[in-house]
Amino acid sequence: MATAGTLSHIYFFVNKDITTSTEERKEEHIQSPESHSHSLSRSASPASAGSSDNDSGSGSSSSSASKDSSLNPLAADFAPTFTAPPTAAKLYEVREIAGKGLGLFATSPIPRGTCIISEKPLLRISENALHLAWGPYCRLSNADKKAFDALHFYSPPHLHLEDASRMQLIDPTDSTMDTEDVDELVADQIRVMGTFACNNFQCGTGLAVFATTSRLNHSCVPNVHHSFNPTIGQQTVYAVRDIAEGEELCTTYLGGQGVYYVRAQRIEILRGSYGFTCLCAACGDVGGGSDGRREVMGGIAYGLQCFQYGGPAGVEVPYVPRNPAEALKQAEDLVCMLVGEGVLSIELCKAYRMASMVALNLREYERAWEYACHEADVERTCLGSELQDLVRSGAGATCWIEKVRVALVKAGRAPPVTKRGGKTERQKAAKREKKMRMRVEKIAEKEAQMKSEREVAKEAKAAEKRAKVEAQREEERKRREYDAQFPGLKG
Ligand SMILES: C[S@@+](CC[C@H](N)C(=O)[O-])C[C@H]1O[C@@H](n2cnc3c(N)ncnc32)[C@H](O)[C@@H]1O
Repeated sequence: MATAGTLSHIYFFVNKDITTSTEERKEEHIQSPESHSHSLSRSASPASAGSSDNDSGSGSSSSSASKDSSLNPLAADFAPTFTAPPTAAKLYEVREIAGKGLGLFATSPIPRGTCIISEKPLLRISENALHLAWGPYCRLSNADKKAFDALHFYSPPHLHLEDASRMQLIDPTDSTMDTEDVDELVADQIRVMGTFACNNFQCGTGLAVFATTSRLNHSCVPNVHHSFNPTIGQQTVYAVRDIAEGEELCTTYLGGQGVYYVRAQRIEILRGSYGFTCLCAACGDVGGGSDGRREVMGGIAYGLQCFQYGGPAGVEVPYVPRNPAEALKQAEDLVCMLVGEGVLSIELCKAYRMASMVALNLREYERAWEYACHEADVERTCLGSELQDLVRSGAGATCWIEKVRVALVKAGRAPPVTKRGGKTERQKAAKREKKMRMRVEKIAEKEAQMKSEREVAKEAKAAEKRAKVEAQREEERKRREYDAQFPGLKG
C-alpha cells in the first residue's frame, strides 16, 4: 500500500499541525536513522497508542480544559480526561475465508451509516517510505509486536525489500555483526516492511497499520468506507449500505480514483501490490458492462474536473462539457452511474458536490440544495459526524450546504423544508432510486447502441476492405488470362 498508491483515499484536507499531536510527532521524528538498531527487543516505547477497536471514537484522551474544571464534571468547560470504554457492541468477527485468508464478517445486520470500527494505529510512519517502519516496530510493546506479526505478509516484487533493507537499514561499517547476523536482520526487516506494505492505510500525511482494519479484504464494490479521522485521531470504518448478517465487510484498496479503473487495471495493481486476483461482483462481470460504465464514469469525472479547473493545454479531452447546463447533466449522469455501479462513498460525494455547484451557478436553487443535502448524507454515512477538521478547512459538506443556504436566502428563497404529512424519506429515497435506475438503464441503452453502431461501422469498413482485395484479385486474374491468351504481347 505504501507504494501502490494506497489503501486509503484521503478525503480530509489535512493540516498536519491540526491532525498530529505533539507527542505523536515526537514519536515519528525519532524514528529515522536510529532504525539502524539491530535489536528487535530494543526499548519498547509504543509508537502507537494501542489498538482499541470499536470504541466508536467517543472517548478523547486529551483535555483542553483547565486542570480544575477538567476534574469537575459540573464545570461548564468540563471535558473527560479518560478514554471512554467501548460502548457499541462488536458488529463483526474475524474469520477465515477460502482464498482470502482472514476477513471481517458482520455478526448482525448493520444499517447504512453505522460506525463499525474506530481504532488507533498499531504502527504509524510519517511518510510514504517503508523502511521507516523498522524503528517504530522495534519500539512496539510485546503485545503490539505480536499483533503486528500476526498480520498478513506479502512482499511485492517491485518494492525490492531486500535491497531496501541492505541499503537503507543496515550499517555496513558495523563490525560487531557477522554475515549470519546481517542475513537474519535483513530477513526480519523484510518481514516487517512486507507486513507493513500490504496492511497499511493512509493516515494523515503518513501511513499506518491497524490491528482490526488491516483485516479488511478488498472489493471493487465495497460495502464499508475506511478513513483516518484526524478529529478523533482514529481510523474509522462505516457501512456505506445496509449489510446483512454473515456478509463479509470489504473496503477498497484502490483509493477514490480506483472506482474509474477498468478490470484489467485493477487486476494489475492488486496482483502486483497485494498478490491476489479480485473476484468481486464488478471483476466477475466480464462482458456485463461494468468496464464500459467505469470507463465512461472516469471520462465524465475527468471532463468535469477539466470544466471546473481547466484541462491540459493542446489535448482534446472527451466529455468536457461545453457549458454549465451540459455540466449539470453530466454530473447527474455520474451520480446515477456511481449509484448504479454500487459505488456509494466519497466519489459519490464529489459528484453530488459538482452537481450542486453547477446547479447553483445556473441559479437552479432547489436542485443545488437537494444535491448538497445528498452530499451531506453520503458524507455522514462514510465519515460519521465528528468532522471538525473537515469543517475547519471548509471542505465539509455542511460548509457547502451553508453556502447554498446563504445563496438561497440572498435570492429571496427559503431553503426547502420537508412538509408535514408529505412523503416519508423512505418513499422519497425509493422514488429517487427508481429515477436513477431508469437513467442508468437509459445510459446503458445508449452505450449499447453506440457500441452496436461502432460494430456496424467496423463491419462495413472490413467489408469494404474485403471488396477491394477481391477486386484486386479479379484484376490480377484477368491480367493473367490476357497474358496467357496473347503471350506475344506480354511485357
Ligand atoms: C490487508 S490484508 C487483508 C487481511 C488478510 N486477508 C489477512 O488474512 O490478514 C491484504 C491481503 O488479504 C488478501 N486479500 C484481500 N482482499 C482479497 C480479495 N478480494 N481476494 C483474495 N485475497 C484478498 C491478500 O492476500 C492481500 O494481500
